[in-house]
Amino acid sequence: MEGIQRELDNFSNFVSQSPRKTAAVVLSITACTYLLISSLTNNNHKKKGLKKIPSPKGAIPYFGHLFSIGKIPVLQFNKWHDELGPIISIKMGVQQWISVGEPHLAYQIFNGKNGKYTSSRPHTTFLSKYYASGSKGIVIGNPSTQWNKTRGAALQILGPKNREKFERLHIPEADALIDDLLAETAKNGSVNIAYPLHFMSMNVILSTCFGKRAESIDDPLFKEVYHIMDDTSKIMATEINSFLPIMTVLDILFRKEQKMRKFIDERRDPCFQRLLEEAIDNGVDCFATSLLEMEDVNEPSNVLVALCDTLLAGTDTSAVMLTWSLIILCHYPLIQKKIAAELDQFIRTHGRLPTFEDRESLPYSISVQKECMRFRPSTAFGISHEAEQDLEVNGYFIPKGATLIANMHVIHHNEDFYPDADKFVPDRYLDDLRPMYSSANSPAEGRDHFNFGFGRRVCIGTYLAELEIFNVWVRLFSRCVVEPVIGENGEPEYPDINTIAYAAAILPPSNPVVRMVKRENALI
Ligand code: HEM
Repeated sequence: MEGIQRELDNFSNFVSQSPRKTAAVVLSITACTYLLISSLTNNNHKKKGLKKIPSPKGAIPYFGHLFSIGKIPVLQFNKWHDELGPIISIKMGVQQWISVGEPHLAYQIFNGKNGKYTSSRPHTTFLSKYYASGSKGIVIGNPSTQWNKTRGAALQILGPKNREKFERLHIPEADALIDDLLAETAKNGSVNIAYPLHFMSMNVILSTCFGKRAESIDDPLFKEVYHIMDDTSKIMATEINSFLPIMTVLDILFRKEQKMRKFIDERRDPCFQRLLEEAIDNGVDCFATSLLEMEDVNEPSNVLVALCDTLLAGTDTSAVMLTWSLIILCHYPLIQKKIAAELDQFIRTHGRLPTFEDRESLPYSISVQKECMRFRPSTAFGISHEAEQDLEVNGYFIPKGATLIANMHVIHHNEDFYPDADKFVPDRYLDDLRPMYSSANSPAEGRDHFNFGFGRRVCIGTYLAELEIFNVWVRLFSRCVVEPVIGENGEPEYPDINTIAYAAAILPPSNPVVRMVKRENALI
């Protein structure tokens, strides 16, 4: 989203410097055409006798609300929800975005009979044409036979039947992470947990996908994959021509599409191709080789995109989620004590640390984990869906082509669904200890939280994420305490749990610096 602001600045520069008149003429023609089309289509809801979705004031012709959304749009969207209610319509240039901030309404839109028409992804040049080369893989592809089979295969491979295999990979990563956090604190007096968590999470996904791990952040494997993922996100963020088609002029001028193709052909594909071949040559039993064994899925370019999807969707999400959890708990030493006591009780009884299978013996830990995810969701809007046809939902008119987003903060702070929603309530989920992956596929009332999205597109990595989070949690709180940094004046400086670092699909906290300290009475 910061990319949008940057591109808007570029656009203003272009209009004011170069062929000023040409730009002005193109802009006027585009604006007139747009006004004509929107005046013809804007009243569709009236014809159908439905309510118009409330929209904030201040939309400018053609640009819509783009100049009002600010540097961190999710914050402005949240304010608009406060003013206008659980469903709002935002004009992102020529696109209509419908932001949903209430769980039942989100279900009516994304699940059930409407879900059939709201499970596509919006088209963008980079993601649809280059990244997914049409409709390959899982995240960007639209429902089709191959997509269904690929998604089904991924769910099967990444599901509970492979728990032991995944735990064998996750546990050493969790232990290495904790050693690292302790060592960094001992060396520097504090640690920014975002980087080690990102590194651990990337290793979890690399080992799941290819049976490979990076030794350190200086490992060329880590650097290469990190930069490919980072550049993918950057290119995605600057695709403003889908909001303002006039920007295509700039894209042509700056040969943006050629750069996109070059990035995929010369960097992304060779890297993933190589990792795939190494996994095959070494006979590794991993997600990549399992996908290649699946009929109708195993076309190499489809597998390659699915692997890239997994890295893109599965690394930052889990890392950021854990980052928020640890900084939240830094504020609550007594809750940490209760978590540690529960873990110690298990260790005393069983003479070992719990595995995911033992999760029901840890009701308090599970409840706190879920509450952390509810309190500070790690994505702003999940991943956008698109309405494939005009829809009527709860008396509202949703036009074909609208981009549909779930506002995670507003949904998770809905007072009717979550009483005392603005408070951190560690016991909130004591009556709902079901694994998150089974809750994610329940009706709205039965869901613990909505971080994993909705309907046919619900996250396929829910089980893997939950396993990763669980194993880090168990190991960390049985060995350590998360404490605030001690400032120069000797006072504790608690990490800020109210500020987002920057605007992107994922919302990391601004400065997650804490001290990771060994528990004096630890049993392991
Ligand atoms: C706490 C961690 C995670 C969170 C919060 C999260 C969240 C999400 C969300 C919100 C969506 C979009 C759902 C929708 O469109 O309605 C999604 C999709 C997806 N996630 Fe996750 N995710 C997490 C971890 C993972 C992991 C570990 C993986 C990889 C194994 C993964 C792979 C995917 C894929 C491939 C999709 C696309 C599904 C589709 O388009 O059909 N995610 N995730």
